[in-house]
Amino acid sequence: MILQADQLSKAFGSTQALDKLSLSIEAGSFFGLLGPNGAGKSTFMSIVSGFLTQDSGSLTLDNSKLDPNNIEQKKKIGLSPQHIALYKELSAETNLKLFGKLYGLRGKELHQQIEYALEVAQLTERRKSPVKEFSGGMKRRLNIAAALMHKPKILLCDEPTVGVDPQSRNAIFDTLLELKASGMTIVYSTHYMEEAERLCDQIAIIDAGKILRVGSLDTLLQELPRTNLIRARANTLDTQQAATLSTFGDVQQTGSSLQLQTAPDFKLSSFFKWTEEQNLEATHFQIAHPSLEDLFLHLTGKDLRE
Ligand SMILES: Nc1ncnc2c1ncn2[C@@H]1O[C@H](COP(=O)(O)OP(=O)(O)OP(=O)(O)O)[C@@H](O)[C@H]1O
Repeated sequence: MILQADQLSKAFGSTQALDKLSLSIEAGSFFGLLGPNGAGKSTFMSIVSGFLTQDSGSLTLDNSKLDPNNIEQKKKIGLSPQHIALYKELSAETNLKLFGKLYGLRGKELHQQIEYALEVAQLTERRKSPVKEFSGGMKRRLNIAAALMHKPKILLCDEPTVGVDPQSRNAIFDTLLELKASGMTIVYSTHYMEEAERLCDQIAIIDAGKILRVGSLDTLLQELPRTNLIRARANTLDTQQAATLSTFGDVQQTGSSLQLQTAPDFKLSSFFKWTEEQNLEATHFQIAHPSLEDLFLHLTGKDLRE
């Protein structure tokens, strides 16, 4: 394990931001922290990177206790914070130079890392432009690249796609996946389940400062009851057909749409045999598989995006 948190707690006044949070992150993994706003994701990342101190609990980095004053340990961690931390009046290149110098890079190494970071951010052509002229996506890419200047082993990425257009979002995903392929450990916080599903090897579901579950997508989803959700247009079914549909599970009608939560003994083959016999077009039926959103609802009784 490259990073372990043991019973980490942090309160801000009466708000318990982290509540005895424990987790283990494997070296080289793409680890997702999935939770709603206020779950404690940023607080966790700020403590790991030494910007905040926990009230209790400990962190272990590469088998040594993490000490915020230990410079060698600090160099292993890069944080791309949720709020863009760049100097708007300065160019991309100068921003990177400043970040590099903060981490003690000088001379040839500093210049090599600037070239590398500009390439990662896909901003080599715009190196001389001030950050204030950049789009949201360009700023976000530079915010990530700045965190890479000192060649960290772990990159903490705090909600890097908020306020980013779809094209830049895909560019960020590609960059992070390339970094992971090169051996870097990525810790990625998000409240978008699609991002966690698409990117992460391991996902920790976090709410109110506690880790509710950790596992791969498949393992997590196994916890949900094995039912299918089938949606149909109500106006394509007559009364008799709607009644037969209810033999396959629980039917709920809202306006012109029907939702069928299938029974435990439900067989997809019998269902489609019936739809064929009835001349019902399969395109009018939509099968939804359980998602992390459903799991979050199952665990907390609330929506991930509330
Ligand atoms: N500096 C602070 N002062 C007071 N309360 C804080 C501070 N930082 C965080 N909190 C509170 O701690 C809780 C956890 O916040 P945190 O920012 O870690 O959550 P998050 O999961 O990152 O969500 P978000 O995406 O909204 O930042 C929230 O209730 C938040 O209001």
